[in-house]
Amino acid sequence: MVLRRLLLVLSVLTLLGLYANAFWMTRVLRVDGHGPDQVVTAVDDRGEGGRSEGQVLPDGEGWRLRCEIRAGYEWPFCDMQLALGAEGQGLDLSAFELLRLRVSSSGPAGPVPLRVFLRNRDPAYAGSGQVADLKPHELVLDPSREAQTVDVPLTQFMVASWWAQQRPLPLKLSGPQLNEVVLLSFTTGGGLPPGRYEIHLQQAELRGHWISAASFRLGLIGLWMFSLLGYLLWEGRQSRQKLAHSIRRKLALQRAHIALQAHSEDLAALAHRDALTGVSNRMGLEHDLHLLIRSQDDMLFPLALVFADIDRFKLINDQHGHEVGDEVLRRFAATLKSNLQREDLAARWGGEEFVLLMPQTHADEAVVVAERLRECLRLQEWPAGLVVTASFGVAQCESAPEVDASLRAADRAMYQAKAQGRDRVLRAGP
Ligand SMILES: Nc1nc2c(ncn2[C@@H]2O[C@H](COP(=O)(O)OP(=O)(O)OP(=O)(O)O)[C@@H](O)[C@H]2O)c(=O)[nH]1
Repeated sequence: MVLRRLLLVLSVLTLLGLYANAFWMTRVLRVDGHGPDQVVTAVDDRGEGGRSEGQVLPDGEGWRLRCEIRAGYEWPFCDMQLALGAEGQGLDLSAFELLRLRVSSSGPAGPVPLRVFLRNRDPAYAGSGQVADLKPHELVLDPSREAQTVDVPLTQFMVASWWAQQRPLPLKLSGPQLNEVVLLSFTTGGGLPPGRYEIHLQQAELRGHWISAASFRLGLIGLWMFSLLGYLLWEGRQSRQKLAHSIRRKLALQRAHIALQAHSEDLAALAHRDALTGVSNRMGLEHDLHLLIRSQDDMLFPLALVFADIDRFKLINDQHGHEVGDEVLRRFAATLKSNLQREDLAARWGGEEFVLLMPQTHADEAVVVAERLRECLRLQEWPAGLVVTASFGVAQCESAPEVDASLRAADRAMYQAKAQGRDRVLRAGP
């Protein structure tokens, strides 16, 4: 998305830039004799011993050279010279690309071709200050063959060969040189028949771009490269941030998951625990038994199962209240727990009835444990000075499938103990 927008913006900028550089970002310098320090003069062949006469007069926006060509000099001529800088200071034309001219000519037989000169100064050849020593760059313009306004590329100006022949120069100075142009001049062609001639200059201006097309294109390429590089860096940073964010998120989720798991384990543990006595409840017992049965681990067997039921508990409740009854239940459970081995399990089956699981214990051994418990219960202190006894039923389980039947057998044995007078331990028959 961002890349698409960037490409769009760059494309629009590029098109706008190219258009602006071509049509708006142009520099224009008038060289028609009206600029500051620009002087227009007429020169004729009288200085060469001829008799032609030229005169320059302002004409509206421009200048008009009136020239009377007369026989006398071998190549009679008149010349309209425009000085481009103050006191012979030249202009550097490297920032310009073309010379825009609106110029016309006339002679006795109609328009005549003109010779246009740009004269450059360089101490290497024009130290004397003489106009004749300035390097002339020349082209011939026939106004009758051109549009009213003509754009002359500066590259079309060539060093005049007659001048180069008279002043041989080292190769590096012999080519076109427009770094200090002192004069722009319009000259009648040589070898004209006598008569009245005119050159009418209406417009002369140098035109160029603020930034050359090549530099501008280079700048655009730079802009594209810079922007794309910037985008790549930005995108790399974004990806790193996204990655760091997703890692942080993943860690946070992991932490939350662990916390939830711990919480749900706590809840599960609470659900399996009897709130009053702190030992497993029936659900916890069934869960543990299920695990035992599922594991089918022979190492657990023989498994001794003991049902323990407080005698005449209803009477305790009735005579001393439920709070005392609860306290009796708590102490009863605590006694069971403290008399069991670590791998044994005590659970509240319901009401005042408890179950003991003793892995790897033979029923005979479980009977001994139950007897010890029974003794403990009778001797220990109870609230309200009570004497609390319990009846026990013991059964043995040899394998996982027998667990339910063994539980029932232990329960039955416990009821038999009750029936036989309570406060006793009875083992279920094999
Ligand atoms: N305080 C208290 N009493 C409970 C709780 N659970 C069950 N009981 C009571 O325990 C009593 C059990 O009475 P019974 O089932 O008649 O048995 P019992 O009185 O112990 O008589 P035998 O078992 O025949 O010796 C009932 O009165 C229940 O209300 C408990 O959590 N707290």
